[in-house]
Amino acid sequence: MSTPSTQVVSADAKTILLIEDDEAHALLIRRAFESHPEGYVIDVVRTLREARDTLEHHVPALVIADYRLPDGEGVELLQVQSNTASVCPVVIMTGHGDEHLAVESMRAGAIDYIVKSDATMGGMPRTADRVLREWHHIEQRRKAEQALALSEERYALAAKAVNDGLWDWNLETNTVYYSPRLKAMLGFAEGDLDDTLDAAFGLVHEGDVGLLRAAIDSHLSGGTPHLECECRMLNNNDSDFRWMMIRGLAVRYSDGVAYRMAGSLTDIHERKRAEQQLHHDALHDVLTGLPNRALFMDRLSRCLERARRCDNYLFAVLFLDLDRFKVVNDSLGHTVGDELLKSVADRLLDSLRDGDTVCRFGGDEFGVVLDGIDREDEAMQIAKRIAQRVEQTYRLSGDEVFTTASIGIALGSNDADSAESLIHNADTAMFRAKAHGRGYVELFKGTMHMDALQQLHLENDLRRALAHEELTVFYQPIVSLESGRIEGFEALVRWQHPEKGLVLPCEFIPLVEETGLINAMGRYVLKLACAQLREWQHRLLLPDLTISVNISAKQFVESDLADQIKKMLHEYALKPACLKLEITENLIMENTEDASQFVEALYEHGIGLAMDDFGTGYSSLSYLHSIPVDTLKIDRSFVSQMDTDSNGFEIVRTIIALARTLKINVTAEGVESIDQLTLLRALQCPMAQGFYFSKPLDVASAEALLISRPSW
Ligand SMILES: Nc1nc2c(ncn2[C@@H]2O[C@@H]3COP(=O)(O)O[C@H]4[C@@H](O)[C@H](n5cnc6c(=O)[nH]c(N)nc65)O[C@@H]4COP(=O)(O)O[C@H]3[C@H]2O)c(=O)[nH]1
Repeated sequence: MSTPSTQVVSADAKTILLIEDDEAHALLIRRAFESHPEGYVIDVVRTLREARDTLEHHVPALVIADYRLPDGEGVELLQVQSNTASVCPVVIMTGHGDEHLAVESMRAGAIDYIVKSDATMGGMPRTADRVLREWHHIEQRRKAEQALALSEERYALAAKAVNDGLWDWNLETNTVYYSPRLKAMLGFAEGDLDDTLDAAFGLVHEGDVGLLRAAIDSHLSGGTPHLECECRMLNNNDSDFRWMMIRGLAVRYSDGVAYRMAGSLTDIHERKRAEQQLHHDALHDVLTGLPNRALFMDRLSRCLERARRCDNYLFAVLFLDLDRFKVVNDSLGHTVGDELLKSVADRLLDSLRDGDTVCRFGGDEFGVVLDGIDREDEAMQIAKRIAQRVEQTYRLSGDEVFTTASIGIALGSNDADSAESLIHNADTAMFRAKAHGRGYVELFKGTMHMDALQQLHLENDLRRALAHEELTVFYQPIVSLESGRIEGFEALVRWQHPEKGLVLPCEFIPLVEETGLINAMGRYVLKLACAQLREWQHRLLLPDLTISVNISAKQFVESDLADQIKKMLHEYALKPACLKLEITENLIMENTEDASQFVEALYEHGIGLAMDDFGTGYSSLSYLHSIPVDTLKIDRSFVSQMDTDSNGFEIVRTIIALARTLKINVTAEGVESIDQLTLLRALQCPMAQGFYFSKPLDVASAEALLISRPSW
């Protein structure tokens, strides 16, 4: 028989060629096939020669050959002319005692053998079925391997061109071929890497092992059309992990079971790094390297999801804004400003736990998510710790820089609605903290939004009030306890609201300060008060009548405040000693530098300075030596208690004694009863003010009171 590739041979799937010279045996086998459902035609020949002739023209489904034939041995069919077993399965039959021949036949390429007996010959159809199934299997595999060899050849060429490494895993022996290029890519010399799967898995980053195994399993089980997995693999040369792309394709039996998988290894490290950088840049702030708003929102959303799942899970959002950052930026330059932001970022990271997230929203605003806190006040404690850490001195480009942070806190639990609303709440609380001054921490409360809306209306109203001169001044007499006569007045602002009527300062002064309207309002009140004093001094012939005007801390921001006051005195031709400016002790303590410059300027000009609400603030008496205060105003809270509480009395007594020693004037505020007045007189308090004498009055009533020349 010549090779199938050179001879035209017709394949006959319904014919079985039986080579048997023993007629009885041939008959037995033929009969056995008669009832076979496939309806095989049994073509019987007696000699090797006949068999060869037949095979020249037909390829049967199966050849069954007796070992001993008249002109040779059945096994010769397998040995000559590049053998029959390559085109169809051959089963050899031997006699008893010839089993060794059967083994030889199998070695030569027979697919199976039987030792002749009635039973084995009668059971030949079953043997044929099994053998044909097996042959089909082998055929399939041969075809797949041929196709694979072809595509592998192509692939090897392509892989060489793109510099990939190749691998080929025999699932049956569980050995892997790694190409020299693949080994070189992983930093191994030719003989260095074992031919096992574990050898490669041992190089995969532990974080990616699970992923790779899952990808392989999924492809082997037919879940994915091919294997494709990106993972980090250790490079033997430099002990660094590099990103690799592993691709592969399984070769399967017809029943889908894979027996081999082969593929490539591509170095994708640079591409992956570039991708990671892009991804990082999209989610991080370039200056500080902290997560940006987008990433922050993502982390926050995860906390929200968790809160919805677990009842007891609590988290918090902090909104942090640096106070006076603009001053640093404007005075020391943007480079120092940037350094400050970076240092603040570092300190924030330092102050938090691993699971927490810090981000920069932009400018001098930062956000923090405190993941999983135990109690509400824990958020407050952490925020205060952060505020303290931020407050510590920074050494930047040779300068000592100071800053503080105002922090708003919004608590998140299972009833929090969205990430945006939590940030908004924390922002609202931060604004409230800022209104208190620098370095405050405030916890968000539901009423704050309402307050914010009301404040917005109020602010608009106030701007209109200033433009339409709805603000006015009331006057409350200040009485000399020695003479019992009015010495002067304190000017107290009022808002004559078109709908609400008379509005008291406590309702609008904080907002006026917050919005910066305080400067315009302060000038306006001062002008009205000076004009009124001038008029009363002249018309009522009271040249020594005084006026006290309140100055807010926020007015110090205007550096020319002292000059404005001097100009005003000049304009109304008033003696400087007739004007007293009332400031609070807190104001002095918080703005020491600005305050002392301002106070010095006033002092030089002979303008009096009264310390308002004395005893309620820092009560640090040391500044009384350094700041030229000429009047202490004892706070109403002490005066109101002095006739009922011995402590109150003691405090008032001590302040009066202290002032006397320091040669400073004293005014007792909030005198409401004759008893209080009597006690104050007994303590030789020089001046007093309060409802007992008169409430603050409009211009006409104050003038009427003056004209009546009351005496107490
Ligand atoms: N219960 C009681 N209260 C008494 C008594 N005697 C006086 N008062 C009230 O005590 C406040 C005294 O003014 P203050 O301590 O400077 O406290 C002032 C001052 O800090 C601020 N303020 C008022 N006018 C101005 C202003 O023109 N500019 C600035 N910056 N602040 C002002 O608003 C605060 C409150 O002012 P008012 O509501 O006018 O309240 C006034 C006055 O009406 C008394 O016997 N009993």
